[in-house]
Amino acid sequence: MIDQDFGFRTEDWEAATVKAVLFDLDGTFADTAPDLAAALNQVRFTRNLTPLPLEVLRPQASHGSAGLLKVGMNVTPDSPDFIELRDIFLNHYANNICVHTALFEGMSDLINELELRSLPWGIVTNKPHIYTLPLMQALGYADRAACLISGDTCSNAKPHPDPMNKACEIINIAPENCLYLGDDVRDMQAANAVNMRGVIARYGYISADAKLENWAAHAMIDTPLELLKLIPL
Ligand SMILES: O=C(O)COP(=O)(O)O
Repeated sequence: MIDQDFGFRTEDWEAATVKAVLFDLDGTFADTAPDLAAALNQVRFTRNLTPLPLEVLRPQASHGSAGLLKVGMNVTPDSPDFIELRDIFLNHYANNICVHTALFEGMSDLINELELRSLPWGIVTNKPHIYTLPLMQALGYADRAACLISGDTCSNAKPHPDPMNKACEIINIAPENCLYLGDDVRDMQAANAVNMRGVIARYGYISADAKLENWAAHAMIDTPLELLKLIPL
């Protein structure tokens, strides 16, 4: 049976125990798009191009510097000036990592509730650790997270299962007892690869043409607090 509101399989759910929650960072835990867009627009500024609106850049914000440079500068890692443009982007981002970035509305209440229930939570992101750590510190959540797994913590990043396994190893909880909230298909692929239940954050950086029904997710939610409906007391 599929739950009409959330699309999860009720019989799976009834048999499951959630002991921890893991989050993707960009577009799931925090709304990083404004600062990522500012970094991209700084690149455009250096090339005498007008800024692009946030709405154009937002759907790419889960795809890191390469995704933003593709849509904002029409370059790929093979382009001759890619490295130079990426360095301008990353330099600006590193120096302005938490100017406009904030947790999505309801996320701090969700984290408070998880902690109240003694459920450990952590981050599994593809963001390199030199950005993940200062961002989580600036947001005030670095010390509260049970794990911070970045794109370069393991030799492989999502959708490879390594980061998910690493998170489970650190928090000492089996993947099948974790929920993973993310806003990209690779998040669901990584979760599924370790038998963890992936939940789509529909409020995240999802393109209008994304076929979420093909992402093989356990559930979809429209606000962070809806996740609590998947974690009965
Ligand atoms: O910076 C990236 O590559 C994306 O990061 P995410 O995995 O938190 O969406």
